[in-house]
Amino acid sequence: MLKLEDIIIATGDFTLAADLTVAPGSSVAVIGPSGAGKSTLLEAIAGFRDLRRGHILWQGQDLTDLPPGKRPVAMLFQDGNLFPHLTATQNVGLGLRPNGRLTPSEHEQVQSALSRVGLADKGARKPAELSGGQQSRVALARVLVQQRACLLLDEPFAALGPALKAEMLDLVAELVSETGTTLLMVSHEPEDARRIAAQALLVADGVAHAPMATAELLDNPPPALRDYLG
Ligand SMILES: Nc1ncnc2c1ncn2[C@@H]1O[C@H](COP(=O)(O)OP(=O)(O)OP(=O)(O)O)[C@@H](O)[C@H]1O
Repeated sequence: MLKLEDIIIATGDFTLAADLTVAPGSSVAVIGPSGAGKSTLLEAIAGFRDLRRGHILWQGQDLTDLPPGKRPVAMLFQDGNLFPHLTATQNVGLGLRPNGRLTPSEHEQVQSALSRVGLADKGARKPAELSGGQQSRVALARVLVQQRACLLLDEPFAALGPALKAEMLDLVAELVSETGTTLLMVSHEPEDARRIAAQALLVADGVAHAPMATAELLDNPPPALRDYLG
């Protein structure tokens, strides 16, 4: 279970409070108005933002003071962050070793992650030699190879067309259900939330609320969400 225990995240004059739990193995869409703090919430869970108050726990272990690399959490950012001068294989390898020097068994793990995202034969290509969808797959393979219990997606597929985005979301759903990974995914499109996440949590007015059934939240949105959904 991921537990945000009475936390307050503060950056500049922006603060976000949360007191909620996410069940292990569940998929939760993070929705809410622009600037409400969805990315901030994910960044705090991943360890890129300090808390002013409270604790973040995973299966009872307090993560609050652990650096990002020591948390059971992998995060995929909006732009994927691939290195242009490295091949797909090397980019994925960085998920395992920041210095890129892999053992033979780590090489196998990288190859298997590339296969799992459908890029078994594209490992030698650099990002510029791959399509947008294929680049997203490389970025996904890089977080997969880390085998973390919790995966955070901050709209990584926003730049893809609707069909490709749907394909990537289905792939993510398949992978997290295969591995029992807990997923939190920022989503600007209600349809994406419905597609991949049975639960959704609303971030609005300085609060990240407890997850609830996605359909229930979207079908009867509270005022802050109603204004945003239009
Ligand atoms: N480094 C920073 N310093 C000060 N304020 C910041 C910083 N980064 C973000 N903010 C503010 O924090 C608030 C939350 O930003 P955040 O990016 O988490 O929102 P969001 O819900 O993910 O938005 P969007 O849907 O537009 O991506 C915003 O009001 C933003 O202006």
